[in-house]
Amino acid sequence: MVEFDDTFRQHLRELFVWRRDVRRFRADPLPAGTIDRLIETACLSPSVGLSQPWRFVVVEDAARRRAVIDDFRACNADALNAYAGERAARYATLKLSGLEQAPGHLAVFADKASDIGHGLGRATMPETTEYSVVAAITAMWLAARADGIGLGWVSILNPQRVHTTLDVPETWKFIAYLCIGYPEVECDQPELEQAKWEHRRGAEEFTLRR
Ligand SMILES: Cc1cc2c(cc1C)N(C[C@H](O)[C@H](O)[C@H](O)COP(=O)(O)O)c1[nH]c(=O)[nH]c(=O)c1N2
Repeated sequence: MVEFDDTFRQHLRELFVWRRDVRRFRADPLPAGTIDRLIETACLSPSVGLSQPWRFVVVEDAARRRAVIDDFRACNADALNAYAGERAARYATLKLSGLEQAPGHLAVFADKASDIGHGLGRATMPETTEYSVVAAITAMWLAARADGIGLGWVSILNPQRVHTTLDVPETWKFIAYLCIGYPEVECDQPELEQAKWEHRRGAEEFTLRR
């Protein structure tokens, strides 16, 4: 039996408050085994039917990393073109990935064809496979922060191109591309809030009672 005391709970709350999506990384490399340890922690996450549908690809090859960076550049240019006026000007100032600086690149997929878990919980809601993978990423995000490591989620990518670049099985669905490294700064406020793109709203705004 493990007991968690008030001090732990307070620290855990601080972990939630200080977890950030990080796009600005220091150049220092990650100690050997860091990404593998984060993956191990992620694998403790809940998953539909205990299916553990997460699949991780540690992207080390320079040419593949370059291809992902080029894809981000192209997708980000398209995204900018979809805005107009003041919103476009503001979007253009945002830094939306740390792909160039991050020492660690990790792609995360959901295996839609795995029969681990024997389909339990997925018949009515097949999308729970993807939900399980996102739950694992969240755990990894928090575990990284507890070690002083920053994680940045990049979704401004073309999933099909990522798939081809990383040469993974057809049945794997692309979920996330993560940049991992030591953050340049620590902050308790989202970077998009600092940049006045959007602000964090309180729980009451998202909660209905019936
Ligand atoms: C599914 C998904 C996808 C993305 C993100 C997050 C999630 C959950 N976020 C990070 C996002 O902008 C960030 O979480 C919010 O701005 C809140 O900031 P904190 O995470 O609290 O620092 C993100 N950030 C970014 O700079 N480029 C991106 O492509 C994405 N994509």
